Amino acid sequence: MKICVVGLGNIGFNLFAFLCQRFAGDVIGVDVNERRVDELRRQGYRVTGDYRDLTEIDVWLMAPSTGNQGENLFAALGQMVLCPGSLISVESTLPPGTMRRVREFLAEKGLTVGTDIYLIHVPHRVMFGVDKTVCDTPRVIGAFTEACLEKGRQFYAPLVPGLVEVSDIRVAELSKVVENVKRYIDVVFAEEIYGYCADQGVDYNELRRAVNSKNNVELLETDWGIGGECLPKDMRFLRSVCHSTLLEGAEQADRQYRSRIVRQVGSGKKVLVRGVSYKTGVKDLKHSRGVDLVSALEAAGNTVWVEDPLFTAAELRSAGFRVKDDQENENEGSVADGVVLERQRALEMELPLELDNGL
Ligand SMILES: NC(=O)C1=CN([C@@H]2O[C@H](COP(=O)(O)OP(=O)(O)OC[C@H]3O[C@@H](n4cnc5c(N)ncnc54)[C@H](O)[C@@H]3O)[C@@H](O)[C@H]2O)C=CC1
Ligand SMILES: CC(=O)N[C@H]1[C@@H](OP(=O)(O)OP(=O)(O)OC[C@H]2O[C@@H](n3ccc(=O)[nH]c3=O)[C@H](O)[C@@H]2O)O[C@H](C(=O)O)[C@@H](O)[C@@H]1O
Repeated sequence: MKICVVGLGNIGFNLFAFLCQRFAGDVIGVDVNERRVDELRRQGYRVTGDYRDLTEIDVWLMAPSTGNQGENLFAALGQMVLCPGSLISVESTLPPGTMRRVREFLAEKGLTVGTDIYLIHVPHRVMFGVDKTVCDTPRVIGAFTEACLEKGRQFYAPLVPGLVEVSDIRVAELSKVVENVKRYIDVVFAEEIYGYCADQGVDYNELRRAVNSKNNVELLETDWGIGGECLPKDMRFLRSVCHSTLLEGAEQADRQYRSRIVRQVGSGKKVLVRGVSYKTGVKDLKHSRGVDLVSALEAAGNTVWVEDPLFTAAELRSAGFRVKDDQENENEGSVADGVVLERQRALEMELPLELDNGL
């Protein structure tokens, strides 16, 4: 069985590496980013940037970044040389309705799903920082026909701890964005209640401890706002098909929470931002609200230093930050007499007197 993983980013590469261990010699990866391909080749992986190298593939596992309307997925599909009888599994997160467009796309190429070619959607739901491999979590699987579902079962059942089969492929699409949007709403709720607590001088952590002592409730922690690759994007995907006052309000509330942090600091301050990765415990600066915060504070006329236990000072410097250790050398005075921002207590910095007016 020849397997090809399409898109070798965060998800695709980890999937590729996982499968290489299971199906040694049978797995190849493709990515349109030449630098990525060169980097992986240098590390000894069997990868290519040229779709023409991919012949007689039995199983295509699609994990490209989706694009706003699935454009990367369709670009990949357009280049793949498809053999009759092969299985295409779309693992990327999709704007609802995309799988129907994929089926139409294949039909335009003369391929009928369920007879000429098998098509399934098995959205990824790995939790980086928690899961050990990309296949630790049960997976939802949806298809247009029973034949497609059966092909999918045969491939995935030995790889994942469980398959949740759904009878309507739209359920598979929606399940992914809904689970992330549910989390988005939970985080926004935390931000709103934390904001209220900060206004009232109530200890939010104590409130969390109290509320979370009921076993079916989880009041989450706050951070610099909702970042990462997925929650904000999946909120946009869902909002593009589901008109909801709640969803609209949630995006607005997160924006307001982030602006409030910047507004509370004001301008002309020395500020230390503690933690810039996109979330606690995961060493990744992409789509980080911590990075956005530093830019916004600087744009407001503050001098900002950062520290993050996940990064060395050199890594932070090369990412363009002033590092806490630099401050003495720069003779800029100490941030100790300025403002210190902690990611989970962003609204409780020690406020300089002139700002302590309940903003
Ligand atoms: N990162 C995460 O925690 C999770 C991501 N996902 C979903 O998985 C998908 C991939 O996400 P990531 O790996 O994080 O993205 P990424 O941005 O790290 O990697 C995507 C890769 O796809 C490549 N690509 C784009 N167009 C291509 C094409 N036409 N052919 C071949 N390669 C192409 C890019 O060059 C890039 O290397 C997205 O739909 C995302 O929403 C799902 C669950 C978790
Ligand atoms: C735990 C969980 O369900 N993760 C899913 C999620 O992963 P991601 O790494 O984006 O996680 P996560 O939701 O923790 O943080 C996002 C932001 O919220 C902020 N956040 C988070 C928790 C909290 O208590 N407070 C908070 O502010 C936090 O600071 C971030 O800024 O999307 C992945 C995806 O589809 O790609 C899914 O596969 C994962 O299963």
